[in-house]
Amino acid sequence: MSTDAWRARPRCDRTPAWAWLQALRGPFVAGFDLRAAFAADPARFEALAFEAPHLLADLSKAHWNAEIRSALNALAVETGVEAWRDAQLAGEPVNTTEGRAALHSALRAPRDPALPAPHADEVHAVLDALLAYAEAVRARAQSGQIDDVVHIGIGGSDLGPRLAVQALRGHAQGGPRLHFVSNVDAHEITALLPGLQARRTLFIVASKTFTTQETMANAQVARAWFLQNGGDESALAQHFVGLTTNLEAAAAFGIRHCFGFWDWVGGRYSLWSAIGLPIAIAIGAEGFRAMLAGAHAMDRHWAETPIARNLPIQLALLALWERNFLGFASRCVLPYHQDLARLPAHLQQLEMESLGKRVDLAGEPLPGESVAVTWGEPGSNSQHSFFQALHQGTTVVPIEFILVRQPTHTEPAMHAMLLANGLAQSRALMMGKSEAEARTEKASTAAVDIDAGVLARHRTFTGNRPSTTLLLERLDPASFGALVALYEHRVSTLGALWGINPFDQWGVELGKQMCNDLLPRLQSGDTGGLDGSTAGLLARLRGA
Ligand SMILES: O=P(O)(O)OC[C@H]1O[C@](O)(CO)[C@@H](O)[C@@H]1O
Repeated sequence: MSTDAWRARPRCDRTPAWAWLQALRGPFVAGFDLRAAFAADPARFEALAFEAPHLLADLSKAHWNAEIRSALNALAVETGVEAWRDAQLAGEPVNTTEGRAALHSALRAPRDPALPAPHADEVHAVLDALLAYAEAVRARAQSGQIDDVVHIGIGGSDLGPRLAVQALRGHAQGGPRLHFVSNVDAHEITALLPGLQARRTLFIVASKTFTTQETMANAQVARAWFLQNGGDESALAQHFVGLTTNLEAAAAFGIRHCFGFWDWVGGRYSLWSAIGLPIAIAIGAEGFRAMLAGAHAMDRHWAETPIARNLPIQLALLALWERNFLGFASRCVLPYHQDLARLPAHLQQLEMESLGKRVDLAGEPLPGESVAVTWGEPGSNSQHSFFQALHQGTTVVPIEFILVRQPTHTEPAMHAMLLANGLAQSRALMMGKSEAEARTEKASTAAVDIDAGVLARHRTFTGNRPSTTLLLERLDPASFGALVALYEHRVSTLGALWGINPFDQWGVELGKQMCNDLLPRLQSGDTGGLDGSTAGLLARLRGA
């Protein structure tokens, strides 16, 4: 394909492969059963286990087979996902509605004069300065000058760093305490500040645009608190640092020390940029570089692996099949690692802000559903909350288990329990329990006067519920980087398949505009032109 081929790709529903999938769907849905699929094919696991940098993905417990995969792989070819991917990685303006590239991969490319990545000089100049600064902050913490770092940001300027700092806490030593403030609800920042000492605290103000209401409001509160609690204007420069593409606005706020990045870094893809400063403060420069290297390894896997073994592409194809042909409306991500507790929150923005669209690149309505709702919680906690519905509810939810073979703690017996729980759940979802089996079991509610057949039906599991499992050797900076990059490329590939732009977010604008209209009305009480509900609630909120 020519270099412009990414623009002229057919939409998924206008390809022969789509028609092929439509023809396959009916018989597949009527006849497919995971238990039978494994019984019929002893090599199913080997065929559907994918090796990628730092992890293995078991896609064998998903609802698909060799024929469906052939059609899906054809779909990837016919929709030109490789041309899209190559254009993205080369810095073409794939974010068409904003006229921008989406070059987060350039942030993690190593310095290689033989193979220079786009923007390599500016990327590495900022990276070197950022990591030197992070090490200086760590040194100030170790010499007792700084106790706390408060990162103020929201959305992509919060979720990625917050996730990473927690995920990599087993690799953090000797740094200051890190706190995150995001919500415009001041309960968050006002609960934090009284426990800090102004002259021993560093505030990071992270905002790509440096105009975001929540971040600006929190930064103003932090600044006022700093000045009222022993800090003075001259000390501000030492205690406030900005991470932004809008250096002028940061300067106008009074921040003199900034690390910049570029408009081709989308907010939800920005943890690899200067926005990752708290990660570098937590795990040090070496750890941060290892995280970038892990992500880069996944970039190369995405760029170089043929479609049939390319993990981000396979995950995207499976997601499309599950959404558009099997009708699964949500997917549940379950990290069996407490340190990945924030992963579902990060993925909610990454997946739903990127793919929650209803028109394609040409502005035409999509032919079917786009993104599934992403949700989740760490295992094993989640087993004791919503797993009842996953096993016996009427809605089938594909689940993604994330297991980590080696822990960073020293309680091997508990880690074995954790892994056994994760493994047991994916197996139980698939195997289920028949009514006949349930009848043979002794019910724990034996004392209750209930017909044995009725009780057996309550204790029956249909099984055949799909899941995928990502298996990491250990959770360290490199594997974490690879894992997050995998999800980023899954999202981009889905955008390519559906023909939508995964790098803009126009859907967040309307609410912001209406907030700007309603904020002064809360003061004035003016309800002119408002709908009845909003007017009534506004009056109540004013205490009227
Ligand atoms: O970094 P900024 O400019 O403050 O934006 C924060 C977040 O707001 C959004 O624009 C949407 O609300 C996100 O895409 C972004 O990550």
